[in-house]
Amino acid sequence: MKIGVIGAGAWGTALAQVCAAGGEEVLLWAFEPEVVEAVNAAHENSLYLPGVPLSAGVRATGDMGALEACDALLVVTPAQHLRAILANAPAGKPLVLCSKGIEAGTGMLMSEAAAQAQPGSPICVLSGPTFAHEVAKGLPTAITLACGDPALGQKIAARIARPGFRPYLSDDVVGAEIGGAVKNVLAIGCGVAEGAGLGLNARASLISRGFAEMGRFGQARGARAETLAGLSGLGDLVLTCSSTNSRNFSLGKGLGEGTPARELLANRRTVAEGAFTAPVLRDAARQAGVDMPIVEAVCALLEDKAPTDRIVEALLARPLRPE
Ligand SMILES: NC(=O)C1=CN([C@@H]2O[C@H](COP(=O)(O)OP(=O)(O)OC[C@H]3O[C@@H](n4cnc5c(N)ncnc54)[C@H](O)[C@@H]3O)[C@@H](O)[C@H]2O)C=CC1
Ligand SMILES: O=C(CO)COP(=O)(O)O
Repeated sequence: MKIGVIGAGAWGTALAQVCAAGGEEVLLWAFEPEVVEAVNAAHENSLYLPGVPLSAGVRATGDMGALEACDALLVVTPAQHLRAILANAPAGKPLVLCSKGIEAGTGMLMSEAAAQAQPGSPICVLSGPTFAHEVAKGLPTAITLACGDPALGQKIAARIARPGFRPYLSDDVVGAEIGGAVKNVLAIGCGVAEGAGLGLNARASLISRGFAEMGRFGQARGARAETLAGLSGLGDLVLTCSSTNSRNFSLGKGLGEGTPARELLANRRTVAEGAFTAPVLRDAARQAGVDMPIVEAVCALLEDKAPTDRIVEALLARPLRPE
């Protein structure tokens, strides 16, 4: 099975490296011509994954048409660009969606946007606790591969698995997506707690009460509770909420230290998906009648509605309730 990867940021490049680890050829589509040049000439993505020598089998292209030669496509664009980029991809290929987010304007999950952009393509979702740099170095990683078609899921799992990269199969596509999208917003909240010096008790409370919010939203959208408790939900939540290696956590840390969101978000090259997903998630939750106070608080911080201490006070002053 020849793999193509759409999107050559840190994660797309790391996944291309995984898929080429057995000496196979992998075609990596990049948005920026300088990334195509760097990968092909120097075997390094110096823009997005510097310091990782890439296998000779990883070849970059800026030509979507070249992906016609592939049997399956990993889609690793920023969530808000997925629809537009996929619309130009070859039709009818199995798509493995690796982006984490909810689409602005439509409130759609990536699988829903992809199904509209490429109506004839079977869809899987690959999501879990996976910092790109660690995966690219071959450090042990487990991940959820969700697919409605078990035979296709097994074929793709067999193709991408490595001794240090272990996919677990699921048929809950929506559940796998919701975990990855919601945890990014909660990670911003945990970063705020770090930046504002609120302590580790606060972080643990945000993780577990945030997980309850993820569960309520997931239930409203048809996710299974055990998927949310697995790698793509709780696993990724714990990872992203506990390290400045996370772009979302770092963004929150900056907010907690008092830097306004617009300053933190201006001119950044890498993507902090939670900043885009937060308002979309808040609106979708309100529409579905799902209570998500931590997500609301993160939105208020991103929108510079009030100083951090006032927003934290308001979160703590909510009426007492059963757990
Ligand atoms: N980096 C990581 O460790 C992981 C990232 N992800 C997800 O993968 C997705 C991609 O993230 P990364 O690879 O980390 O990206 P990145 O932050 O390393 O790079 C930014 C990406 O945005 C693309 N881009 C910039 N402007 C664009 C435009 N106007 N149109 C289309 N594309 C544009 C760049 O080409 C590049 O691929 C995100 O949804 C992220 O949540 C998932 C798991 C791990
Ligand atoms: O999704 C990730 C790890 O699983 C990466 O997290 P960040 O996008 O916050 O860096």
